[in-house]
Amino acid sequence: MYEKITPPTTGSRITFSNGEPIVPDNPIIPFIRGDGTGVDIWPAAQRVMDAAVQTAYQGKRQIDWFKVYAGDEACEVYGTYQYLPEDTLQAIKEFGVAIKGPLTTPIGGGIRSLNVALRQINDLYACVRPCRYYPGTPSPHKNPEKLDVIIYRENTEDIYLGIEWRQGSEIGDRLIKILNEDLIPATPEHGKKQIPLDAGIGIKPISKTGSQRLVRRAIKHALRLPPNKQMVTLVHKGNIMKYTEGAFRDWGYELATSEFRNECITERESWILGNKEHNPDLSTEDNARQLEPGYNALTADKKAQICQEVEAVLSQIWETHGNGQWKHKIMVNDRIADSIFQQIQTRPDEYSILATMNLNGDYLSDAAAAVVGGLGMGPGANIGDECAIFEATHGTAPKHAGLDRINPGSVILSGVMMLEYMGWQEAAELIKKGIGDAIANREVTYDLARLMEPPAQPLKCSEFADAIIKHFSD
Ligand SMILES: NC(=O)C1=CN([C@@H]2O[C@H](COP(=O)(O)OP(=O)(O)OC[C@H]3O[C@@H](n4cnc5c(N)ncnc54)[C@H](OP(=O)(O)O)[C@@H]3O)[C@@H](O)[C@H]2O)C=CC1
Ligand SMILES: O=C(O)CCC(=O)C(=O)O
Ligand SMILES: [Mg+2]
Repeated sequence: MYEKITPPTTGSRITFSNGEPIVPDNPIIPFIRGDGTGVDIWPAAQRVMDAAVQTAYQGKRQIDWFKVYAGDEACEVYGTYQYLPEDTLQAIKEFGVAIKGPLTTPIGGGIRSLNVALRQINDLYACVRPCRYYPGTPSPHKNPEKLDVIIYRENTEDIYLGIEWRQGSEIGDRLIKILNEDLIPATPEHGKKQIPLDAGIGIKPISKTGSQRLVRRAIKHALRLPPNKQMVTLVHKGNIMKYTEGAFRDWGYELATSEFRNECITERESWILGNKEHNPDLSTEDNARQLEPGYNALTADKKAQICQEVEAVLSQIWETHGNGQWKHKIMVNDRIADSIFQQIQTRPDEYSILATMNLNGDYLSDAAAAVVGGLGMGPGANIGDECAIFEATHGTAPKHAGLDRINPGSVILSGVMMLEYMGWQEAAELIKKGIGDAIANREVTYDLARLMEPPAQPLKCSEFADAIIKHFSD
């Protein structure tokens, strides 16, 4: 029973089987309008989705929208401080698939993020953010079309979990004391390090389970891509944070080479096999020398370790992956996080799926969206095994709120992801065509108009939606 909302009287629930949605022809889909520019974006996006479904299925399929509340709007309906009412959580749980506009999070104090809460409460562990280029979109880059990546961002852990203590708080100070006086001295590798007494403290948990279920989804997605895009890059800062970010990388490789052994090859394995293919008489040690830059300067133990790695790869997977067979497998590699920010700009076509931890993925998805046209073109999905919530990469952009000028493209493209997730490919294709044609025709909102050469006359948010719909059928 809901307190203040009533589900549509027509339509039915999306259910799940083995993590996949089973979608009726008239699903009930809860939506959250969103704060700030949500007032502009959501009506435009809903109109485009409804028009696409109507055009594609001529009434045989339709979405029965169910308005639910979060953020400022929820406080208006449910009362002060009721940012995320129980009704909303219940509706999302009951109907399984939802879509939302952006919600405000105050900086430095106040409520924790409602966006993050929705992901955590529903265990939506994979944040999927594709960044691909629509021809004609202005971009600060010379060849933005070369970037076609999908960010798979772990969505429930990392410092995003929000467990932290304010500087000077009683527990924060206690924690620093225990760390400085007990735990750090008891860990020889930390030497004489000490935490400053006036520090705030945040906790960064990265679990094996959380990392591997994310990488599992990323690899399954890679299996569905064309052969030249079958790659998964594990993004991490494991050189500095060895037991969190480094462990993410190691657990990712472990999963790839155990659960997907027949489908995957790691980059190092490909080098070992490639060296041997190039020179069948190559000794183990020479292979190790080619594999590891600076091999000759290593300790005997380290050299032995690398030789063992070479031998293990050749003995375990030569038959299934050698003689070039590895070229038809999913390539799993890893890149250090700071480096990947320049790689997506300098060598964008070398990447496909980027599997990241929570914070790195947050940063990287805004940066990658900028390459292909900015935050107005950055869709996203938060996916779990029994629930999915679709939302744009961007936030509430408050200075543009209520002016009918912001770009609704990201929420519309999030709608495309939702339609694809539901298997309603025909409607999704119509919207993609509509957006592509509108951009090619220079019918765009201010953000894209100002970057075009020469600058285009900007459309309003609502007019951009009209233009997309118009192009369904021309
Ligand atoms: N999932 C969510 O709901 C998210 C919520 N947030 C929250 O949103 C609030 C505002 O965050 P802020 O840092 O300003 O980031 P925003 O993403 O909201 O906006 C930053 C800038 O990005 C550009 N931008 C954003 N959305 C669009 C769009 N639809 N079309 C075109 N350009 C766009 C605008 O640039 P310009 O003015 O130069 O054109 C805007 O000023 C914060 O409370 C934050 O916590 C942030 C991210 C995600
Ligand atoms: O929840 C927020 O306010 C910000 C979240 C965010 O930036 C993101 O998930 O990309
Ligand atoms: Mg973000």
